[in-house]
Amino acid sequence: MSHRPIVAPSILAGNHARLADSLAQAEQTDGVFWVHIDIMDGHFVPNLSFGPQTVADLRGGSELFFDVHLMLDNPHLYIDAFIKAGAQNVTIHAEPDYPKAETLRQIRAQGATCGICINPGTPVEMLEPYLEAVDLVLLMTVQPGFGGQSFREDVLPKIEKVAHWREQHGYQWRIEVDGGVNLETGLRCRDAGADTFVAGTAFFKHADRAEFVRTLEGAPGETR
Ligand SMILES: O=C(CO)[C@H](O)[C@H](O)COP(=O)(O)O
Ligand SMILES: [Co+2]
Repeated sequence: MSHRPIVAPSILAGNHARLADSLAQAEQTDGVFWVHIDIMDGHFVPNLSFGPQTVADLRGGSELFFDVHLMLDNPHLYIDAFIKAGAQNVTIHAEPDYPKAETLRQIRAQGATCGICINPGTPVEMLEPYLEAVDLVLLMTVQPGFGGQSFREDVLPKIEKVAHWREQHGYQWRIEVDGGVNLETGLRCRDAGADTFVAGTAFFKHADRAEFVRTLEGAPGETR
């Protein structure tokens, strides 16, 4: 299964007092169809970010696909709120203890797609119970909680491993990478099998954002 590569700018790297402007900058960039929205609870990760009302308010002014990354100890308590707010994909982490299979079912039952995510230090095997039940596998390429960190090289073999599983079993999910993704690290992830590139700092700081997206997404039909 190969998906068309997609860049999902991470609004975490935008201006939090002018989020709508940052969203518009992403949306007005040629080739951008997704936005990645990081939700943090101060427990699973040592930082706080946005809530459902932020997502709902952004939703009102945007046609982008809302890819919502829940970094929460209890994501199952907030699925309803984020989907009602306009999340179209909801990704949950495999590490905390909560009913994950049931939560993934709940996301799909409410009409969104669902993803499962692991941190750089979590074994890929933690993903296995969920591979039949997801639309996206997210491999964190930094320890989650903050934007602007350095890409973790040690995640590259994990991307290759999950890409191999996808090929072997004919799974349909996207392989998304998140954290420290710039043109250099993003292309290495793409070579390893990733097709969905979350980019916060590198995207918003790039002088030519459309060029950034074109480079990571490649020309239509191009295979590197
Ligand atoms: O999930 C995240 C952090 O937990 C962000 O999506 C990620 O950090 C993107 O930011 P950057 O591209 O600046 O690394
Ligand atoms: Co994220």
